[in-house]
Amino acid sequence: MSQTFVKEECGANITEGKEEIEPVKSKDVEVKNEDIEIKEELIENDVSSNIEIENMNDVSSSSMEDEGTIDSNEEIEYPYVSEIRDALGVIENPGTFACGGELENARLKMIIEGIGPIKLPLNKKQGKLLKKKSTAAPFGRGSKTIVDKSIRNAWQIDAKDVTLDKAFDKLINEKVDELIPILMGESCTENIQIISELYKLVYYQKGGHFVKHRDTEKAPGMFATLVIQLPASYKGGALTVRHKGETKVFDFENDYVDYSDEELDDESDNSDTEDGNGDNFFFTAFFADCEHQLSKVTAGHRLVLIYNLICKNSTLHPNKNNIKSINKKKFMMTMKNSVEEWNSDNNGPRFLALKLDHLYTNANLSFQNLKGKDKKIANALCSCKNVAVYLATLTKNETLIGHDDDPDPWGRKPTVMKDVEAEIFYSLHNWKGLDNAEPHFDTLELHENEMLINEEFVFQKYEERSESEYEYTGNTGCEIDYFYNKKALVFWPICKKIEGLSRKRPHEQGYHSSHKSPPKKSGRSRRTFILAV
Ligand SMILES: O=C(O)CCC(=O)C(=O)O
Ligand SMILES: [Fe+2]
Repeated sequence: MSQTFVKEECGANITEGKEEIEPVKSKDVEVKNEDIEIKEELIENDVSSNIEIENMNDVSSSSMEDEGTIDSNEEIEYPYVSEIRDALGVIENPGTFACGGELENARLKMIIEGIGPIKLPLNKKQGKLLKKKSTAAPFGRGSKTIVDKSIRNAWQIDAKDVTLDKAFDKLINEKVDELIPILMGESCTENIQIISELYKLVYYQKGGHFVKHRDTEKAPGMFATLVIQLPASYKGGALTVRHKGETKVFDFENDYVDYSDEELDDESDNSDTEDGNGDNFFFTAFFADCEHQLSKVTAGHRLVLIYNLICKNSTLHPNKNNIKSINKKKFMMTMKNSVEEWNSDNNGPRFLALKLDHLYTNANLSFQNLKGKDKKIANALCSCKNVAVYLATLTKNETLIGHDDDPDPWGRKPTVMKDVEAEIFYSLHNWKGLDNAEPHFDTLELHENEMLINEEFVFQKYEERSESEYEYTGNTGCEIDYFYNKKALVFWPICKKIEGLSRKRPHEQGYHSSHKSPPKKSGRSRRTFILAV
């Protein structure tokens, strides 16, 4: 029997080979604004939308050195804010972001369209047939779908061409039922209905790998990926999954018995004999937004079925009575009193925002789709009658302010920005309510005293910003609605009237920013971008 080896380590940082993408440094940013990969433009320009930027070397900003500090003003700590922070702080992650092990008692009869039945453990001859039938597996970069073996070296067959026997399907369904409470935490799975959908059969030969990436959500409600490793003999090929500085390695090197790897590529060798090893099935399940990578298969071959795990229960609400792991009475009392105090304080924060642990796409952001600790905290907040709770997209914005020596009032020639300064600020938009409605709240700037846990808001350093633009996604590029980005739980005393946070008709929407604009001088250009966060 093969040994299951699951290694957990904290804070490991795996960077190898080609995956180390050279980030575009600020000084490398080309002068043409089209050359900067920017998701969206937010605010108007003073002079012209046609601006070139010069002297990015000269960019100077306090926020470059210290991203976490938005304002140099001394922070005032309101007692009720620290009480709320402490009350929510004891809530623990009820589940885990990834789990794996041997899939016991598994047997599989698999038929591939155009090949026929596949004998397991996979032998060399059938490996070759699989490769012939498959196509090179692509990956996504932003909205583009690309094939590049240095990023992903694998072969894939579409689910429609793969038939699995009924008993195996049943075994997978049972395994999924077992895995969900492990991933989500027991207390978060009430009324939840998860289905698994076979997505691809993926075949790796020697050299096969996939650099770090996140899996795209390929269907509404998709939240996790399940990898079922089929019996085949190989070396290397460990799957590493990361979340919030924690790393788990699933290394299921399957009883590899050394045989010449050249044999796999040797066209004349068509032996149909069992390799006599790699008898076991293994599984790994992880939240799709977690960064993961497959290290190189160094010998033999690896064969996996990839499933999408999809939450089908669209009526699920955070269970308001579901605060089992915390002292409910104490929590409710603290929240009641602190929120009352907050409500009667006209100078305190308008609302409090808590950055979510997981990343979510705009398409799938809802209370129902929250994962792990995010769901647990939402449950707790929703159990408090005196708070309004919403979800929102959290965006890091950058305003570039520079001199425009020779403004062209007609906007015919590109404006050249000189002596550019950058300012960073954060905003909340794309609001989602508990009833899954999308209230037409304004885009609001998030002030430092409104971030419940300040350090959580430290985003990547300015210099590293462009690295996120190179993030890869599994299989295909996706539409902007399916890009992962940072989200926040935002709450406030239910009776508090907050400018910008009342239900409105879409045309009444606006942008509320107290972001300090420099005095308008002639020749002063100002441009705000939403950075990829
Ligand atoms: O082969 C594996 O174990 C996982 C591959 C993967 O991450 C993917 O196909 O998106
Ligand atoms: Fe993946």
